[in-house]
Amino acid sequence: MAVLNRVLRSRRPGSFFSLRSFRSSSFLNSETDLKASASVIPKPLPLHRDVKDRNVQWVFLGCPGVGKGTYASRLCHLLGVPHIATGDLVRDELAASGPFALQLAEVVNQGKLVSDEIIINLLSKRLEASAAKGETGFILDGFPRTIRQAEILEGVTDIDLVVNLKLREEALLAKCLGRRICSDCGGNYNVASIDIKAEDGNPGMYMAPLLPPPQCASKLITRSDDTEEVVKERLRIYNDMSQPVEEFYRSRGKLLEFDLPGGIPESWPKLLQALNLEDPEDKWSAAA
Ligand SMILES: Nc1ncnc2c1ncn2[C@@H]1O[C@H](COP(=O)(O)OP(=O)(O)O)[C@@H](O)[C@H]1O
Repeated sequence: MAVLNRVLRSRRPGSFFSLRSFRSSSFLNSETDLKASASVIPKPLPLHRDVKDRNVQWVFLGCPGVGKGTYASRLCHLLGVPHIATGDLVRDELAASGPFALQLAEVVNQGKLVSDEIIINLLSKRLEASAAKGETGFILDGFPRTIRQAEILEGVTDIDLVVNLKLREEALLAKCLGRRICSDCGGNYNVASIDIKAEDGNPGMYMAPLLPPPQCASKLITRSDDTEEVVKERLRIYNDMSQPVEEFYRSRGKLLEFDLPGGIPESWPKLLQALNLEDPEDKWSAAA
């Protein structure tokens, strides 16, 4: 998938993806980057565009806290494709020491997006590793997050489907603040118990916490960017920079809107139904 990088390196005159249009010394993906978007340069096809030669290539969109990681990883398990979350790729870099990690941490901990250039680099490396293992297909989670990223992706491969997960706004902040990770096994949990009462004709909604097993309970950590101030900034940035990506895919007839009706037990079977899939083990709903 070095092609993604080649797209970024392209310096043809008038090329939208010329590095000159990137503030390449900056780690930050500013709102003004979005306005710089122009036409897409057709590129050679680096991956199996023919759907017969590969597994599914899906994208999960949605606000912070909506549950992209939860549902994308379950679907990946079901479909046998890698779950590629750019947030995880960023966090892997943050876990390393050195000046790059420090500069990245500064951006992430402010709730800002890192530059398209850095994200494309991380994603290219991840897709190359996937290809080396003989994997085809993927579910991308957290990418693309800007129109420019969507155009770059469109330039190199076909996305079959984009699932846009939606959850009532009142629940999003609480879900982010309730997120916990086991520092030992890496398991994801959520201690928030969300109970929105029915009001003014709006139905109520209950989302049970997803509590850790006893062996993880004393090892829970919180993501450094899951503080109230930073989550609010991430939600604002999602509305500004990432919501236009929904329209990008809607206009191409690829967007499946899915309103989460509640927690995992209610939502997982409905999501499978919307995707015309069956879970033969059905252990996820049972376990949730
Ligand atoms: N596609 C992307 N473009 C730019 N920055 C990204 C991208 N994906 C992840 N990041 C960075 O990593 C952080 C964490 O991402 P993620 O785990 O997907 O968060 P969220 O819970 O907000 O969806 C983001 O706030 C951003 O700084």
